[in-house]
Amino acid sequence: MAGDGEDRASLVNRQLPEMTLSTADSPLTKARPPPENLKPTESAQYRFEVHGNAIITGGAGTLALEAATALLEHGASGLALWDVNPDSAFESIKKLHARFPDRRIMTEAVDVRDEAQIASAIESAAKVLGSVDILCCFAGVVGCTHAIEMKADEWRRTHDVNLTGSFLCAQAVARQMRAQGTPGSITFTASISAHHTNYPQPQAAYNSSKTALLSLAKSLAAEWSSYGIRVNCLSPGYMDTILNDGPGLERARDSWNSRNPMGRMGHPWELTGPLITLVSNAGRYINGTDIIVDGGAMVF
Ligand SMILES: NC(=O)c1ccc[n+]([C@@H]2O[C@H](COP(=O)([O-])OP(=O)(O)OC[C@H]3O[C@@H](n4cnc5c(N)ncnc54)[C@H](O)[C@@H]3O)[C@@H](O)[C@H]2O)c1
Ligand SMILES: OC[C@@H](O)C(O)[C@H](O)CO
Repeated sequence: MAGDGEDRASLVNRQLPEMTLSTADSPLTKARPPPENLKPTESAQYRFEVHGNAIITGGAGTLALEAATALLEHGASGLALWDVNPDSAFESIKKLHARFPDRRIMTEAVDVRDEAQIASAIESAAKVLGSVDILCCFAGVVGCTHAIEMKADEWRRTHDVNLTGSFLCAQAVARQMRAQGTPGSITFTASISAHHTNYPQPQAAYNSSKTALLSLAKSLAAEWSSYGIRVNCLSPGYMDTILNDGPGLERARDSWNSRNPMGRMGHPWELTGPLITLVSNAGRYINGTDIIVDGGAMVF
């Protein structure tokens, strides 16, 4: 608080130099040309090509496996699929190995809430794959408990997995990218629930965890662009996945479809175009933002 007649402007001026001088590589200091390995060549401008290796959290989930396939189809050299329960996707991962025999695809049991597990999995990903260039955070949990009844445990678990888990993985990957000295891309999976309140199901914990991811992506983009790391979000609408297929959700599905101008849920595959745009050379100037992929579900 400005005291003794000191006005707000002089207080800010007094504090700013300390803040900006604290990081030698502050993104605010000067305009920077793109790193050498990001400069487009004549033959590779705006190609939807994926370079390097990706870590996918929640890698045994429906949207994550669709993303894994798309990343490999677009050229990713290797993948590390992290999930608290990787065995649940054993058959799908076997199919990926068979379809892409020339790529390295590894799975690891990683709980995104556990820093020690993340650190050890990063180390093995860097060793086995050679580098870590892309992170896609899909690990997430949802509950439909009325807020007035919700136990603190459910609130904490939702935020721990969806928000803190995404942060911990992003931080570990950013440290690895900084050590490598190579550019990279990080994508969080938010949701239309980050932008509006779902109807008819109550999802206060989920919705608030996803809204926080939008803010986190902006903050990290501001801090990590100086290392060549872009951070963005994807916000899917209702996708036709197990998450939205539980008992009691039939009426909810009808309601979601009736409120969607396209009259249907999204196919998991329909999220991959925007994801590839974000992580490939085509998206090299997309940073600190969110792409909503919902068939227009929020226009009404
Ligand atoms: N399906 C949709 O309509 C939809 C819409 C918007 C956003 N999303 C988001 O997309 C992401 C993926 O959704 P999905 O439909 O594929 O769900 P899913 O349940 O198939 O996948 C989520 C995966 O996360 C894993 N997971 C849960 N807790 C974990 C933890 N602590 N550590 C590591 N892994 C953990 C689960 O084992 C599961 O494999 C989620 O973050 C979800 O909130 C989904
Ligand atoms: O808002 C779309 C989704 O995030 C949805 O809330 C989720 O699939 C749980 O029903």
